[in-house]
Amino acid sequence: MTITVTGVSKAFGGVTAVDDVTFTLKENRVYGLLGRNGAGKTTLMQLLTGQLFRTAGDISVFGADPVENEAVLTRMCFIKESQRYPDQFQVRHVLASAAMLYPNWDADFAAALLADFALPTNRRVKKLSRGMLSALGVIVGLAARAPVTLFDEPYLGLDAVARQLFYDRLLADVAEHPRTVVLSTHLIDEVADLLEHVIVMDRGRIVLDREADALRGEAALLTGPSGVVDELTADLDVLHLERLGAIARVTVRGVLDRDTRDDAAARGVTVEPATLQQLFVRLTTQSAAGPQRAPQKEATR
Ligand SMILES: Nc1ncnc2c1ncn2[C@@H]1O[C@H](COP(=O)(O)OP(=O)(O)OP(=O)(O)O)[C@@H](O)[C@H]1O
Repeated sequence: MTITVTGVSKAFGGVTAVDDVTFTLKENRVYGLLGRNGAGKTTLMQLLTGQLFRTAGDISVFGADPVENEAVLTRMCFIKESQRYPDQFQVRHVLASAAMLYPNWDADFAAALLADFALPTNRRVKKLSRGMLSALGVIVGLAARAPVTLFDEPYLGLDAVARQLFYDRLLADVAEHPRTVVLSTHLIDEVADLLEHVIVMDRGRIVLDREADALRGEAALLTGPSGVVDELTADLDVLHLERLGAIARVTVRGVLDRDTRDDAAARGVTVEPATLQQLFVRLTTQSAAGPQRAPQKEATR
Protein backbone atom coordinates (compact mmCIF):
# COMPACT_ATOMS: atom_id res chain seq x y z
CA MET A 1 0.00 0.00 0.00
CA THR A 2 1.45 3.39 -0.95
CA ILE A 3 -0.82 5.47 1.25
CA THR A 4 -2.83 4.39 4.27
CA VAL A 5 -5.24 6.82 5.87
CA THR A 6 -6.89 5.78 9.13
CA GLY A 7 -9.61 7.71 10.94
CA VAL A 8 -8.32 11.07 9.72
CA SER A 9 -10.18 14.28 10.52
CA LYS A 10 -9.35 17.93 9.97
CA ALA A 11 -11.32 20.71 11.60
CA PHE A 12 -10.94 24.43 10.93
CA GLY A 13 -12.55 26.02 13.96
CA GLY A 14 -16.12 24.81 13.83
CA VAL A 15 -15.87 23.38 10.29
CA THR A 16 -14.97 19.72 9.96
CA ALA A 17 -13.52 19.66 6.44
CA VAL A 18 -12.42 16.01 6.63
CA ASP A 19 -14.39 13.78 8.93
CA ASP A 20 -12.99 10.44 10.09
CA VAL A 21 -11.89 9.10 6.71
CA THR A 22 -10.22 5.75 6.21
CA PHE A 23 -8.92 4.45 2.88
CA THR A 24 -5.85 3.18 1.12
CA LEU A 25 -4.19 4.12 -2.15
CA LYS A 26 -2.35 1.36 -3.94
CA GLU A 27 0.81 1.61 -5.94
CA ASN A 28 0.57 2.51 -9.63
CA ARG A 29 -3.12 3.23 -9.91
CA VAL A 30 -5.06 6.23 -11.14
CA TYR A 31 -7.61 7.46 -8.61
CA GLY A 32 -10.43 9.91 -9.09
CA LEU A 33 -11.20 11.99 -6.01
CA LEU A 34 -14.69 13.33 -6.60
CA GLY A 35 -16.94 15.50 -4.50
CA ARG A 36 -19.09 18.56 -4.63
CA ASN A 37 -17.76 22.02 -3.77
CA GLY A 38 -16.52 22.09 -0.20
CA ALA A 39 -16.59 18.29 0.15
CA GLY A 40 -13.05 18.29 1.55
CA LYS A 41 -10.98 17.13 -1.42
CA THR A 42 -8.33 19.86 -1.32
CA THR A 43 -8.03 19.57 2.45
CA LEU A 44 -7.53 15.82 2.14
CA MET A 45 -4.82 16.26 -0.48
CA GLN A 46 -3.10 18.86 1.70
CA LEU A 47 -3.16 16.37 4.58
CA LEU A 48 -1.70 13.62 2.38
CA THR A 49 1.13 15.90 1.29
CA GLY A 50 1.92 17.13 4.80
CA GLN A 51 0.77 20.69 4.08
CA LEU A 52 -1.74 20.62 6.90
CA PHE A 53 -1.71 19.06 10.33
CA ARG A 54 -4.56 16.67 10.91
CA THR A 55 -6.83 16.99 13.92
CA ALA A 56 -7.08 13.22 14.39
CA GLY A 57 -6.04 9.94 12.81
CA ASP A 58 -3.00 8.52 11.06
CA ILE A 59 -1.54 8.96 7.58
CA SER A 60 1.22 6.76 6.29
CA VAL A 61 2.88 7.45 2.93
CA PHE A 62 5.54 4.94 1.87
CA GLY A 63 5.41 3.70 5.45
CA ALA A 64 6.01 7.06 7.15
CA ASP A 65 4.17 10.17 8.28
CA PRO A 66 4.40 12.76 5.46
CA VAL A 67 4.47 15.79 7.78
CA GLU A 68 7.87 17.50 7.58
CA ASN A 69 9.31 14.33 6.09
CA GLU A 70 11.53 15.29 3.18
CA ALA A 71 12.25 11.71 2.14
CA VAL A 72 8.53 11.16 1.65
CA LEU A 73 7.68 14.56 0.21
CA THR A 74 10.25 14.44 -2.61
CA ARG A 75 8.39 11.38 -3.86
CA MET A 76 5.12 13.31 -4.01
CA CYS A 77 4.03 16.05 -6.37
CA PHE A 78 0.92 18.10 -5.58
CA ILE A 79 -0.38 20.34 -8.35
CA LYS A 80 -2.99 22.82 -7.27
CA GLU A 81 -4.54 25.86 -8.86
CA SER A 82 -3.52 28.22 -6.12
CA GLN A 83 0.19 27.45 -6.63
CA ARG A 84 2.26 30.59 -6.01
CA TYR A 85 5.60 31.40 -7.63
CA PRO A 86 8.13 34.13 -6.92
CA ASP A 87 7.25 37.36 -8.79
CA GLN A 88 10.20 37.30 -11.15
CA PHE A 89 9.80 33.67 -12.15
CA GLN A 90 9.45 32.83 -15.81
CA VAL A 91 8.15 29.48 -17.04
CA ARG A 92 11.72 28.21 -17.46
CA HIS A 93 12.52 29.04 -13.83
CA VAL A 94 9.57 26.97 -12.66
CA LEU A 95 10.78 24.05 -14.72
CA ALA A 96 14.36 24.45 -13.48
CA SER A 97 13.14 24.43 -9.86
CA ALA A 98 11.02 21.37 -10.51
CA ALA A 99 14.04 19.63 -12.05
CA MET A 100 15.94 20.18 -8.80
CA LEU A 101 13.03 19.18 -6.60
CA TYR A 102 11.88 15.96 -8.24
CA PRO A 103 14.40 13.15 -8.58
CA ASN A 104 12.58 11.53 -11.53
CA TRP A 105 12.21 14.78 -13.51
CA ASP A 106 12.29 14.16 -17.26
CA ALA A 107 13.51 17.32 -19.02
CA ASP A 108 12.84 15.94 -22.51
CA PHE A 109 9.29 15.10 -21.59
CA ALA A 110 8.85 18.59 -20.09
CA ALA A 111 10.16 20.14 -23.33
CA ALA A 112 7.77 18.03 -25.41
CA LEU A 113 4.86 19.05 -23.18
CA LEU A 114 5.85 22.73 -23.42
CA ALA A 115 5.58 22.42 -27.20
CA ASP A 116 2.29 20.49 -26.94
CA PHE A 117 0.72 23.20 -24.82
CA ALA A 118 2.47 26.02 -26.72
CA LEU A 119 3.78 27.54 -23.52
CA PRO A 120 6.41 30.30 -23.94
CA THR A 121 9.39 29.50 -21.71
CA ASN A 122 10.50 33.11 -21.29
CA ARG A 123 7.16 34.50 -20.22
CA ARG A 124 6.75 35.57 -16.62
CA VAL A 125 4.40 33.31 -14.72
CA LYS A 126 2.52 36.39 -13.54
CA LYS A 127 1.72 37.21 -17.16
CA LEU A 128 0.37 33.78 -18.10
CA SER A 129 -3.29 33.39 -18.89
CA ARG A 130 -5.33 31.19 -16.58
CA GLY A 131 -5.22 28.29 -19.04
CA MET A 132 -1.45 28.68 -19.52
CA LEU A 133 -0.98 28.60 -15.75
CA SER A 134 -2.98 25.38 -15.59
CA ALA A 135 -0.88 23.98 -18.45
CA LEU A 136 2.28 24.83 -16.51
CA GLY A 137 0.95 22.87 -13.52
CA VAL A 138 0.07 19.93 -15.74
CA ILE A 139 3.56 19.94 -17.29
CA VAL A 140 5.26 19.99 -13.87
CA GLY A 141 2.96 17.26 -12.57
CA LEU A 142 3.58 14.99 -15.53
CA ALA A 143 7.31 15.57 -16.05
CA ALA A 144 8.03 15.18 -12.31
CA ARG A 145 7.07 11.50 -12.60
CA ALA A 146 6.66 11.47 -8.83
CA PRO A 147 5.61 8.06 -7.47
CA VAL A 148 2.56 9.82 -5.99
CA THR A 149 1.15 12.69 -8.05
CA LEU A 150 -1.90 14.65 -6.96
CA PHE A 151 -3.72 16.97 -9.34
CA ASP A 152 -6.29 19.23 -7.68
CA GLU A 153 -8.67 20.33 -10.46
CA PRO A 154 -5.78 20.84 -12.84
CA TYR A 155 -7.94 21.80 -15.80
CA LEU A 156 -9.23 25.20 -14.67
CA GLY A 157 -8.95 27.54 -17.63
CA LEU A 158 -7.83 24.79 -20.00
CA ASP A 159 -9.94 24.57 -23.13
CA ALA A 160 -11.40 21.26 -24.29
CA VAL A 161 -8.49 20.54 -26.64
CA ALA A 162 -5.88 21.22 -23.95
CA ARG A 163 -7.78 19.09 -21.43
CA GLN A 164 -7.88 16.19 -23.87
CA LEU A 165 -4.16 16.65 -24.45
CA PHE A 166 -3.59 16.40 -20.69
CA TYR A 167 -5.70 13.22 -20.40
CA ASP A 168 -3.94 11.65 -23.41
CA ARG A 169 -0.45 12.46 -22.14
CA LEU A 170 -1.30 11.29 -18.63
CA LEU A 171 -2.74 8.00 -19.85
CA ALA A 172 0.23 7.30 -22.13
CA ASP A 173 2.80 8.29 -19.53
CA VAL A 174 1.40 6.27 -16.64
CA ALA A 175 1.27 3.25 -18.95
CA GLU A 176 4.98 3.67 -19.62
CA HIS A 177 5.98 4.91 -16.16
CA PRO A 178 3.42 3.54 -13.69
CA ARG A 179 2.76 5.63 -10.61
CA THR A 180 -0.05 6.53 -8.27
CA VAL A 181 -2.10 9.47 -9.50
CA VAL A 182 -4.91 11.19 -7.65
CA LEU A 183 -7.06 13.42 -9.81
CA SER A 184 -9.63 15.67 -8.21
CA THR A 185 -12.15 16.90 -10.73
CA HIS A 186 -15.71 17.94 -11.39
CA LEU A 187 -15.53 16.93 -15.05
CA ILE A 188 -16.31 13.34 -14.25
CA ASP A 189 -17.40 11.99 -17.58
CA GLU A 190 -14.32 13.45 -19.25
CA VAL A 191 -11.99 11.44 -17.04
CA ALA A 192 -14.18 8.38 -16.46
CA ASP A 193 -12.13 6.19 -18.82
CA LEU A 194 -8.91 7.29 -17.22
CA LEU A 195 -9.81 6.32 -13.67
CA GLU A 196 -9.06 2.91 -12.24
CA HIS A 197 -10.53 3.65 -8.84
CA VAL A 198 -13.03 6.21 -7.63
CA ILE A 199 -13.32 7.82 -4.20
CA VAL A 200 -16.30 10.11 -3.64
CA MET A 201 -16.36 12.55 -0.73
CA ASP A 202 -19.42 14.27 0.59
CA ARG A 203 -19.27 16.78 3.42
CA GLY A 204 -15.95 15.53 4.69
CA ARG A 205 -16.77 11.83 4.56
CA ILE A 206 -16.10 9.12 2.02
CA VAL A 207 -19.38 7.90 0.55
CA LEU A 208 -17.92 5.65 -2.14
CA ASP A 209 -14.57 3.90 -2.54
CA ARG A 210 -14.66 1.49 -5.44
CA GLU A 211 -12.81 0.08 -8.44
CA ALA A 212 -13.97 1.91 -11.56
CA ASP A 213 -14.76 -1.34 -13.37
CA ALA A 214 -17.06 -2.42 -10.55
CA LEU A 215 -18.72 1.00 -10.66
CA ARG A 216 -19.58 0.77 -14.31
CA GLY A 217 -22.22 -1.81 -13.44
CA GLU A 218 -23.16 -0.11 -10.19
CA ALA A 219 -26.32 1.64 -11.29
CA ALA A 220 -28.94 1.47 -14.02
CA LEU A 221 -31.32 4.04 -15.42
CA LEU A 222 -34.89 3.03 -16.26
CA THR A 223 -37.04 5.36 -18.33
CA GLY A 224 -40.64 4.72 -19.30
CA PRO A 225 -44.29 4.91 -18.24
CA SER A 226 -44.45 5.83 -14.55
CA GLY A 227 -46.65 2.95 -13.43
CA VAL A 228 -44.48 0.33 -15.11
CA VAL A 229 -41.22 1.87 -13.87
CA ASP A 230 -42.60 2.05 -10.32
CA GLU A 231 -43.61 -1.59 -10.49
CA LEU A 232 -40.27 -2.74 -11.89
CA THR A 233 -38.27 -0.81 -9.30
CA ALA A 234 -40.51 -1.41 -6.27
CA ASP A 235 -38.04 -3.81 -4.63
CA LEU A 236 -34.87 -2.15 -5.86
CA ASP A 237 -32.57 0.33 -4.18
CA VAL A 238 -33.72 3.58 -5.79
CA LEU A 239 -31.06 6.29 -5.86
CA HIS A 240 -33.09 8.87 -7.71
CA LEU A 241 -36.52 9.38 -9.19
CA GLU A 242 -37.66 11.98 -11.68
CA ARG A 243 -41.08 12.34 -13.24
CA LEU A 244 -41.88 14.22 -16.39
CA GLY A 245 -45.62 13.98 -16.98
CA ALA A 246 -46.44 10.30 -17.34
CA ILE A 247 -42.80 9.33 -17.77
CA ALA A 248 -40.56 8.28 -14.89
CA ARG A 249 -36.77 8.11 -14.93
CA VAL A 250 -35.35 6.09 -12.07
CA THR A 251 -31.74 5.39 -11.15
CA VAL A 252 -31.35 2.13 -9.25
CA ARG A 253 -28.28 0.64 -7.66
CA GLY A 254 -27.03 -2.61 -9.11
CA VAL A 255 -27.47 -4.53 -12.35
CA LEU A 256 -30.89 -5.72 -13.46
CA ASP A 257 -31.24 -9.41 -14.18
CA ARG A 258 -32.04 -10.61 -17.68
CA ASP A 259 -35.73 -11.34 -16.96
CA THR A 260 -36.32 -7.86 -15.56
CA ARG A 261 -34.57 -6.28 -18.54
CA ASP A 262 -36.66 -8.32 -20.99
CA ASP A 263 -39.83 -7.52 -19.05
CA ALA A 264 -38.91 -3.82 -19.05
CA ALA A 265 -38.24 -3.80 -22.79
CA ALA A 266 -41.55 -5.55 -23.51
CA ARG A 267 -43.39 -2.90 -21.49
CA GLY A 268 -41.79 0.11 -23.10
CA VAL A 269 -39.14 0.85 -20.48
CA THR A 270 -35.58 1.48 -21.60
CA VAL A 271 -32.76 0.31 -19.35
CA GLU A 272 -29.25 1.70 -19.67
CA PRO A 273 -26.20 1.75 -17.43
CA ALA A 274 -25.85 4.97 -15.44
CA THR A 275 -22.71 6.95 -16.24
CA LEU A 276 -20.18 7.68 -13.52
CA GLN A 277 -21.35 11.29 -13.53
CA GLN A 278 -24.99 10.26 -13.03
CA LEU A 279 -24.04 7.88 -10.24
CA PHE A 280 -21.97 10.61 -8.59
CA VAL A 281 -24.78 13.14 -8.76
CA ARG A 282 -27.25 10.62 -7.39
CA LEU A 283 -24.99 9.55 -4.53
CA THR A 284 -24.06 13.03 -3.44
CA THR A 285 -27.51 14.57 -3.81
CA GLN A 286 -29.07 11.55 -2.13
CA SER A 287 -26.96 11.93 0.96
CA ALA A 288 -27.70 15.66 1.03
CA ALA A 289 -31.44 15.35 0.50
CA GLY A 290 -32.26 12.02 2.09
CA PRO A 291 -33.97 9.06 0.36
CA GLN A 292 -35.20 9.87 -3.09
CA ARG A 293 -38.20 7.59 -3.40
CA ALA A 294 -41.25 9.78 -3.08
CA PRO A 295 -43.52 8.39 -5.81
CA GLN A 296 -46.19 11.02 -5.50
CA LYS A 297 -43.81 13.95 -5.60
CA GLU A 298 -42.84 15.67 -8.79
CA ALA A 299 -39.12 15.86 -9.28
CA THR A 300 -37.60 19.26 -8.83
CA ARG A 301 -34.64 18.63 -11.08
N1 LIG B 1 -8.11 27.21 5.90
C1 LIG B 1 -9.41 27.01 6.10
N2 LIG B 1 -10.06 27.63 7.10
C2 LIG B 1 -11.36 27.43 7.33
N3 LIG B 1 -12.14 26.59 6.60
C3 LIG B 1 -11.54 25.93 5.59
C4 LIG B 1 -10.15 26.11 5.29
N4 LIG B 1 -9.86 25.32 4.23
C5 LIG B 1 -11.00 24.69 3.89
N5 LIG B 1 -12.02 25.05 4.70
C6 LIG B 1 -13.40 24.56 4.66
O1 LIG B 1 -13.33 23.15 4.60
C7 LIG B 1 -14.34 22.65 3.74
C8 LIG B 1 -13.70 21.79 2.67
O2 LIG B 1 -12.95 22.62 1.80
P1 LIG B 1 -12.08 22.01 0.61
O3 LIG B 1 -11.38 23.16 -0.04
O4 LIG B 1 -11.23 20.92 1.13
O5 LIG B 1 -13.21 21.42 -0.36
P2 LIG B 1 -13.11 20.90 -1.86
O6 LIG B 1 -13.80 19.58 -1.91
O7 LIG B 1 -11.70 20.95 -2.34
O8 LIG B 1 -14.01 21.99 -2.62
P3 LIG B 1 -13.96 22.56 -4.14
O9 LIG B 1 -14.37 21.45 -5.05
O10 LIG B 1 -14.96 23.65 -4.09
O11 LIG B 1 -12.56 23.04 -4.39
C9 LIG B 1 -15.09 23.86 3.21
O12 LIG B 1 -16.22 24.07 4.02
C10 LIG B 1 -14.10 24.98 3.38
O13 LIG B 1 -14.76 26.22 3.56
